[in-house]
This record gives sequence, structure tokens and C-alpha cells, in this order.
Amino acid sequence: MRKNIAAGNWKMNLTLDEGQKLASEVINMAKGEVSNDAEIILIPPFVHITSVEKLVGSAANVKVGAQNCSDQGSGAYTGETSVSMLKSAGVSYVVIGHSERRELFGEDNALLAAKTKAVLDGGLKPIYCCGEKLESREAEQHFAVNKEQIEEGLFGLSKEEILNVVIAYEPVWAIGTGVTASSDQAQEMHAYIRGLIAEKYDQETADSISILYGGSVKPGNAQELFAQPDVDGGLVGGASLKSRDFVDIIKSF
Ligand SMILES: O=C[C@H](O)COP(=O)(O)O
Repeated sequence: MRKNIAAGNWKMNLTLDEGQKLASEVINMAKGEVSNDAEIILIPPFVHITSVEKLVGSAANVKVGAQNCSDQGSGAYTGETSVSMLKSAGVSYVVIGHSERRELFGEDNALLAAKTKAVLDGGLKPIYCCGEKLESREAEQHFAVNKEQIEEGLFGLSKEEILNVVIAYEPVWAIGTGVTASSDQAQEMHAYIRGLIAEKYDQETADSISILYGGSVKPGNAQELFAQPDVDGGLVGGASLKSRDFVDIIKSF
């Protein structure tokens, strides 16, 4: 059955000292306070991964993620980071296709499909992001936009492969804006995405995949969002930079 997941995407924030302090606080607070079986994923910038991984150590329910990777295996790709490098540094998950990568760095569905495949081939798990912009929602194109991102990014995968994918629905209009999708809006889109997977693969496969919501998740709204039947957790940005807030979100399952 699918897992509940609270993933903290630090984006391009925090110095190494600040990142180590945050990771230690989250790990210690989670150890003492979290009684549910949610998987916690810390997703620092690349340069902090090794240090954070050392702090995580053997904490069974805490994993380390990366915010991006190359679709290439190795070679003359200055500035890029391969999946095998991430794996050797102790990374378990890789965020693929965050809207900031799509929008600011021009990553399209074809490249994201290649990155997703590279992550799976390397033995790690992709957290594949989808989500519509405000104008698409206002034009009632939000289902079509998410369908295209899911189909083009993921549907080249086999059933065995897609079972190792986590999906994150992040409406762009809710990211970093303080505006959260209502729990009904989140549930509606998550159920729709799960339905697409059931149609392409089968219901059992669809029911096994964790679908996270992202976009201004906070301690005050996490419980209602996570209570929705198709919302299996959150990909948290801003609130994951504060240990107290992030741990309170983890406790909301
Ligand atoms: O990856 C996380 C999402 O972009 C959400 O960010 P946010 O919680 O700051 O809105």
C-alpha cells in the first residue's frame, strides 16, 4: 500500500551551517514526537547532501532527496549532477520537473521523461511534479495540463517502473504565494491523476502510488489536506525551512 510522505524541499536556501542545524533539529524532534509511520524526506541543495545524509544516519524513517539531476550518465556536462553520484552520496529520491525547473530552466516533458527514466535506472525514486498555472485553471484547462504532464513525463514507463514513482501535484499559483489549494481542489486533482494511472496501468498500480500535494502547505492546513483520501502527504517548500513547522506538518497524518 502507498506511503504517507512529508518531503521538505529547501530549494536554494540555507548555508551549510544553517542546513545542518535544520536537519539536526528535524531529525531529533521527529524522533521524540512523531508516532506515525510517515516517511520524512529532507531535500537540501546538492552541496549540503553529504552532510545532511551523515546527520540522518540510520534514522529509519528519514531519507535524503535531491532537487534535480542530469538525464546523462557521466561526461562533459559542466555543472550537472548524475544519478549515480547522488546514489553514492546516499540519496534515495530525486525531485523531477518542479515548476521552477519547468518555468525558469525550460525543462520540458521530454527531458523530464528522460530524467525520470535515468533516476529509476539508477535505482532511485523520482518525485515527479506536475501542476497548472493560474491562467490554465481560470481557463478550466487544469485537468488537460496535468494530464499532458503526466502522460508525456511518465507513461513511457513500465508498470514495475511507475510503482517506484512518487507524484507531486503542485498548482503553480499556490507555490510560495501563501494561497493553498482547498482540500477539495487538491482531492479532485489527486483523484483525477490516480484515475489516469488506473486507466493506463491498472487500479492496483494506481492505488500503490503516493501522490503528494505541494503549494503553501503549513501546520495550519496540513491536517485537512492530508485527510483527503487521495492526498498521501506534502512536498513542502517554505515551511520546511522551519524545524517546528515542518515537524508539526509531519505530525499531521
Ligand atoms: O517544492 C515545494 C513547493 O514548491 C511548495 O513550496 P511552498 O510550500 O513554499 O509553497
